[in-house]
Amino acid sequence: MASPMFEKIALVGIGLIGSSLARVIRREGLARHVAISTRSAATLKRAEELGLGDSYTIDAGDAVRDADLVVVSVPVGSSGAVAEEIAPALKKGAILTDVGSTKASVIAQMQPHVPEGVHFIPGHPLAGTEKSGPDAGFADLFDNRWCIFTPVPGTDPEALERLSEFWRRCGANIDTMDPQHHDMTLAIVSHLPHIIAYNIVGTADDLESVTKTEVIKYSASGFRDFTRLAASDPTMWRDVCLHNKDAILEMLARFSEDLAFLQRAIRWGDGDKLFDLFTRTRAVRRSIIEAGQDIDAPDFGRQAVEHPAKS
Ligand SMILES: NC(=O)C1=CN([C@@H]2O[C@H](COP(=O)(O)OP(=O)(O)OC[C@H]3O[C@@H](n4cnc5c(N)ncnc54)[C@H](O)[C@@H]3O)[C@@H](O)[C@H]2O)C=CC1
Ligand SMILES: O=C(O)C(=O)Cc1ccc(O)cc1
Repeated sequence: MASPMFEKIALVGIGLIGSSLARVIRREGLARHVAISTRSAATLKRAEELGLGDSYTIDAGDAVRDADLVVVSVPVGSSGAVAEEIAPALKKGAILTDVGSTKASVIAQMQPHVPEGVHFIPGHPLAGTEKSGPDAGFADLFDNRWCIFTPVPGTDPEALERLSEFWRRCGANIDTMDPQHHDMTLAIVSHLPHIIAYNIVGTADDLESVTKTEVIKYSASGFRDFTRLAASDPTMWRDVCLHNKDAILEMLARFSEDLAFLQRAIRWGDGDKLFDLFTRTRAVRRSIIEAGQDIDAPDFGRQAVEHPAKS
């Protein structure tokens, strides 16, 4: 085995993201010791049964003691409490990072607890699925996906490069941006799609004229795609909504305006408007595929999806 990048990595939270990291760290030999901690005893036991790490503890402080890299992978609403809990045990010189889907709020929650001499570098791998828990993770989740860092002022460039190299070895490509820009961008490309999915599936579930049996029996693939997103973890997505409130409300306002435009075109039989919009949006999909950000990605539930380049 090539020499590991870190002597000890501590993973706090061992769900989809934490356990995917554990698996890729093991596969790539990135640490001599992986310490795992999570809040629930049942999840910790499962992580141990799966052999995800080298040591297991409910006490997050114990896990992070002596660790050179600490990755916090918990719902964003819990990041402040976790930072407070682990702060006294963090080693000087350690890198502390997270994987949360929102960044400004995570920084506001965690940074006040970060001790002098610890390198806090907020991060977000843009890779995931609708599944959660330690069984759901897999080692190639991050392959060819983006990991975005939103560094705080005064970040040590060497620590940033070390963390970047870690994520590259996990398979990811690196980008850096400021937290507000991250939150606005993710609001439209990730948070709104989930909210829209939760909403449409909720609407279908509330219908009286169409029975639940019909919704299940006749669900076309369009609706089925929404149900995949709408099956995502309720705790995680509640926290994302509460912790990226402003950006999500801004994007929802724009979305509602555009929906009203669409509604009006349908009401008045304005086929040209509909055709123009649908032509424009089709081009967006083509650009995504041409940019190589395509649908063979793990995010898409590993289902076979039509792929122009292969058909
Ligand atoms: N699921 C996804 O597709 C993606 C999720 N993320 C972010 O990654 C983070 C983790 O998400 P998942 O791994 O999907 O969630 P998950 O639900 O699969 O796992 C969460 C883990 O955190 C633990 N946990 C919860 N509260 C805790 C606390 N107070 N102290 C210690 N452990 C605690 C749980 O026991 C569990 O091990 C979230 O912040 C989410 O926004 C980022 C990219 C993709
Ligand atoms: O399952 C999907 O389609 C996703 O979009 C996964 C995902 C969820 C949250 C993130 O912050 C990043 C990726």
